[in-house]
Amino acid sequence: MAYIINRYNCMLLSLVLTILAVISHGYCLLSKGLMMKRGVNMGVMPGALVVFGGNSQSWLPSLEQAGWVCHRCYDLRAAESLLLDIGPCIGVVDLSKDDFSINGIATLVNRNKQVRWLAVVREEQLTSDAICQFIASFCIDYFTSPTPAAQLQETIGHQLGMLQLERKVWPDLGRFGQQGLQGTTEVMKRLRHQVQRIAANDVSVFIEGEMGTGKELVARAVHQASTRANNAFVRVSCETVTADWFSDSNDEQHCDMNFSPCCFALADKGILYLDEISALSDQRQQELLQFIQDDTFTTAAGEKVTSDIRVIVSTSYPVEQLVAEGKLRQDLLYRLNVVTLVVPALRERGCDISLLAEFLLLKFARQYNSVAKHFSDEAQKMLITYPWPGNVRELISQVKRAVLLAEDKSIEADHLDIPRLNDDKQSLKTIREESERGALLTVLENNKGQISAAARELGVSRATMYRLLNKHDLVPAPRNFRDNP
Ligand SMILES: Nc1ncnc2c1ncn2[C@@H]1O[C@H](COP(=O)(O)OP(=O)(O)OP(=O)(O)O)[C@@H](O)[C@H]1O
Repeated sequence: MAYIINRYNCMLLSLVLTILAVISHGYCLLSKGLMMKRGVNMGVMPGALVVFGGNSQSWLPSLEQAGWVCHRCYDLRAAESLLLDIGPCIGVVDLSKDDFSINGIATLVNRNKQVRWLAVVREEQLTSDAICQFIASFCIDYFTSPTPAAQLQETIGHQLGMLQLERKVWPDLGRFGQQGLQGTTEVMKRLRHQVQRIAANDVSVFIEGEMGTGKELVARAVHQASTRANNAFVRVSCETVTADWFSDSNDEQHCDMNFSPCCFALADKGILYLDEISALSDQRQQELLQFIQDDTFTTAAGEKVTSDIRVIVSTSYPVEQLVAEGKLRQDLLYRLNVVTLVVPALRERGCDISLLAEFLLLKFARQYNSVAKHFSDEAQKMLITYPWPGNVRELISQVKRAVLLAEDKSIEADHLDIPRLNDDKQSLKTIREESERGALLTVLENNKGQISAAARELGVSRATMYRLLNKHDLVPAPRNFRDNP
């Protein structure tokens, strides 16, 4: 009898288990179907989530249990660096406890477009225009508190799928692009890492480095690895900026136009790279500050230009010196240098000098059909010991010249037009100064004293050229019209 009952129980149990399995399989299929329909990749693993504001959210533990790595943040200043570290992720802004000013959080959210933002609000907050505007402008969805955990989890899951799609469309988002920033030394590795970290965050970038070190290359690498990669990169030499912010910008998409529109309009949705910020007049600096604050520029004719731009600026001079000399407004500096990247001088890059020289040698040998293949030991030594005042740009000219002069596979010391360090007592500074002065005299002579043409040949801006000429006391005397009728 007991056996029959046990057998009966077992059959009953297995029947119940079978029914449960069928139901749960059906449910899985159903929910999988629903998820697939809504675009969720079921293979997606939970990712990183940052929660701003609020407290004791009931939904947080269940997300953590589901494997989400949740970060909490109450300080907007700390938020910036936290988001830099995490990269593309989901951000939940909990406004229900009124922890932040809406302007403060909007600035953070607007700067971090690599994050997919969700808002949590109290029902009655939806009567506030500012809150509605914030949600409509920056968030992909919102919830009213108390927020149902399951619904939030599903939405967040969808957004993670979207992040993965974005990776496909912008594979370099947050990653260093193939912009040719060569170098294997620690300083270059660090620079590439910094570019990678900051690219996806929509913040202003301040790039410092001597002339010819690769500041523009770095700015282009940031552009390529950012969400703005498919939009314009507009390079503007600050000394050419007019009162209406027209410029001889070299933006490829617009260079065939007969006129150059205001560069704020040109760079809309893209990046505006302002080369040598200290060449901007105080008035232009004030206007730039105004533009950065409200994304709007008023032309001299009173026309308003509104634009969504990420600004990157560069300088070849130490920033403190520029501020002390009144060439850079302190208030503008505060707005601009959210992130500062320092591009090291070539002489600080050790073995990268040889690496770059060999890379350039192969490049130019192919380009000019030359047999040159390597540097002799003496030429190598000269390359390594020379202080390279013109940095990578000067190295490029030297290697190009040597490749053209070389008659066989080896590039000899004589093919390089750089001073030999036969006098060990001569200081590096003197050698640099002498070679800089020599280069200036040569280009001036080549260009019959025409400063613009000489600047072009050297590959520097006119402002830089004038500064160098002043430094070496080579500025031509002003023309006297009476002497020269
Ligand atoms: N790490 C690098 N690897 C390869 N090429 C480089 C590197 N750095 C710079 N270059 C090359 O050196 C040249 C000068 O670089 P770039 O114009 O970016 O310098 P810059 O600092 O912006 O100059 P300037 O101060 O005159 O504005 C360019 O041809 C650039 O491609």
